Amino acid sequence: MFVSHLSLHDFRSYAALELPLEPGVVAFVGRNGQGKTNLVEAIDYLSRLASHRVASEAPLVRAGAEQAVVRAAVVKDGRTAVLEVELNPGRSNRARVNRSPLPRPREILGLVRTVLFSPEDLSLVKGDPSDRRRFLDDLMVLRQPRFAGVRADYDRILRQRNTLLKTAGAARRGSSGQDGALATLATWDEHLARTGAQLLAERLQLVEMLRPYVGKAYETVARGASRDDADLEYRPSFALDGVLPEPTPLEGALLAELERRRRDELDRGVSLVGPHRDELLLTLGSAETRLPVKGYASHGESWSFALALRLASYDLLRSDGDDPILILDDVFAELDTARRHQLAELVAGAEQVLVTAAVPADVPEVLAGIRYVVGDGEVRRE
Ligand SMILES: Nc1ncnc2c1ncn2[C@@H]1O[C@H](COP(=O)(O)OP(=O)(O)OP(=O)(O)O)[C@@H](O)[C@H]1O
Repeated sequence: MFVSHLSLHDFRSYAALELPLEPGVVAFVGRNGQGKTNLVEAIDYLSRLASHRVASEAPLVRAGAEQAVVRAAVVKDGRTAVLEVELNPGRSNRARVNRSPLPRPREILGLVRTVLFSPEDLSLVKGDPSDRRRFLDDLMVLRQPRFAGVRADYDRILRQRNTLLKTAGAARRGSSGQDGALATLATWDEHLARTGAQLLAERLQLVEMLRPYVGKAYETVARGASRDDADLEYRPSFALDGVLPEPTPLEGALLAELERRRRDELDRGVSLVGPHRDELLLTLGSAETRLPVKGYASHGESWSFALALRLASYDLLRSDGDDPILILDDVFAELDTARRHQLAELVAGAEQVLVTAAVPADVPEVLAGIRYVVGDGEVRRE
């Protein structure tokens, strides 16, 4: 798939932009702070309804404006669809496909797929467990958009259950109104277990599917590595002890664990069991000396692992029969020459590759394609 046209209105630094695009490699070059990343961030936003740089949406709207609009014509198997999202910070966003409004913005997910590499990816390896959970969940939704609903439901259930745990915990300590709160808690336990089990089953399966691709990708990007060096393991918030990795048995296991940890949860006023507490453990080394990447790996190894995770996502999506748009945002400046060329060779065959770079020489030869110069609020074809 590829984007054949991008329109921005009050998105980041762009008051109004109309940009025709072509398949193949498209590079955006220009000095720092000119709006190169803003362009690719807009396309990636349509793929995930989230930004790789900020958690909230307010910064995506041009300072002084009330709303931003991102519109893109996306060509897949010769057919074009026009996707549009209106961002209204503090209010509901709206989405349209071919000018028809969608009941919910998240129904746009899956219509354009991107895999984005950026300097922020280092946080996949060095950051909090929540960064790695988000990586898995984003990929899960890209592959199966219905999980956007499961994920949103889980977050809502978790918030409500945490509020209830606080109230019930306080009531327990004051021993007033405890029975009612505990009865309501049982209902939320069921919601959390049912929705959490769906997420958990899917993440477990996803990690198994990703594993061979990560090993292979790491071997390619890290000089001298073998495909067994990089590994990943899903670590749930409690021992699964042979429970079948399917929604129904996992739901039972989650419910039993919630029961077991009830007192603890009431004391602390937070949910301690469920996929929001899980970790994706990344390791490097041979069987004898396998070490976690976080806290142990060198800067170069960490970078290679982060690249391997993105490349593995790309390979997995391709094995699903998809051809996602690849976005390489400022990554070449971070890599040494050998790694730069290796990455460029790997991605050069994608249907569309969007590259941003401050220094034109950072873009490897094999990615010599169409070039735009970004500066002074304009995007000009070279
Ligand atoms: N909401 C916003 N309203 C107005 N301007 C914004 C907004 N958000 C970001 N900008 C401006 O956009 C510019 C940053 O653009 P962008 O991140 O795309 O730069 P870049 O060309 O990729 O730079 P670099 O090469 O340093 O990565 C900054 O000058 C910033 O002030």
